[in-house]
Amino acid sequence: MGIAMELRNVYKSIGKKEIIKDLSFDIKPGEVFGFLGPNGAGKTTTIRMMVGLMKITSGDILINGKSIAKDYKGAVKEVGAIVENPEMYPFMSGLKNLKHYARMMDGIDDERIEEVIKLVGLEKAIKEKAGRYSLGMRQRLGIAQALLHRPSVLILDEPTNGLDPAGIKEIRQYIRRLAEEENVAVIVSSHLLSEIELMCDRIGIIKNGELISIQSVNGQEEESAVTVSIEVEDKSASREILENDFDLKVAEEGRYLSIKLEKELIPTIIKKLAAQDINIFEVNVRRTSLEDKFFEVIGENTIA
Ligand SMILES: Nc1ncnc2c1ncn2[C@@H]1O[C@H](COP(=O)(O)OP(=O)(O)OP(=O)(O)O)[C@@H](O)[C@H]1O
Repeated sequence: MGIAMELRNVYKSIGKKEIIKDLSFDIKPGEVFGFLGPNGAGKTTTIRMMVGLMKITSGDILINGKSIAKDYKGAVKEVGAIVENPEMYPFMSGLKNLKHYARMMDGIDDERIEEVIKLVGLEKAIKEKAGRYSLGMRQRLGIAQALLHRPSVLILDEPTNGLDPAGIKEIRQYIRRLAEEENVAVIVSSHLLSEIELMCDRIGIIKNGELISIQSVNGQEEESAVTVSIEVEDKSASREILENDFDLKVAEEGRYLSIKLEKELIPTIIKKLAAQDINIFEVNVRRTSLEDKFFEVIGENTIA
């Protein structure tokens, strides 16, 4: 199936400040990948390096196998992006805007223009002046423009910014559709989990320039971390075993001991407690949801 984009140990320093630290991950064709982090986490800086607008301090980014460091032109051709607000002439129709843009590139025929218009659902409005478009329609026209040259990777920096809930829903549907139909890898950045979780297959969480975690959105989590609450007769003896023998962090929540651990470890700790003659009354397992994970790594107060 291949890899659409690969980040290999990417670092970025500006002056003495290290803004991006050792970022490595892959994105597959047809996948929608969310890049999530609070303001100032380093999303825009990373995206600017992905599209070739900013030099990588060390490491490399490969786009459809082409290295930004070694084959800058080849690699950048594989990317379509809306990094700032899409450039649009308001006095020209959506269609004229696309045609104008297509003329500046090689090999884009009218058929392709029709195709991208359909992909973003602008058939009805395409002959209207772009200046009369809603923000959501402008975003979609921008996406159509970014897709014209059939990139392997489409990068959208905060595509839901400023959109109302209806606009967000619409963009979400089109992004999912075009990832599937064009088999393009889509990267969407956001500082709000709620705005992107429904459109992404996986989400990478970034904080202070570091990738903290990558999570699958639908079910299969990359990490099998769960939270287990156990009610035992002797809390302090149990706690000692869990902390000393298994090196686990244990929190007390009322009658329960709450432990975050890999799922595979559950039978082992239960057996161990039972072998030490500790009476166990209740065991509850809770998956660490994406939201829990996000709050845990980012901190609730910093995401707005
Ligand atoms: N030219 C620069 N010189 C010095 N520091 C910079 C420069 N550009 C960005 N930074 C710093 O790098 C960090 C990451 O910024 P960046 O814009 O990539 O974050 P972000 O996650 O995209 O946030 P936002 O959503 O607010 O754009 C911030 O702390 C910012 O202050």
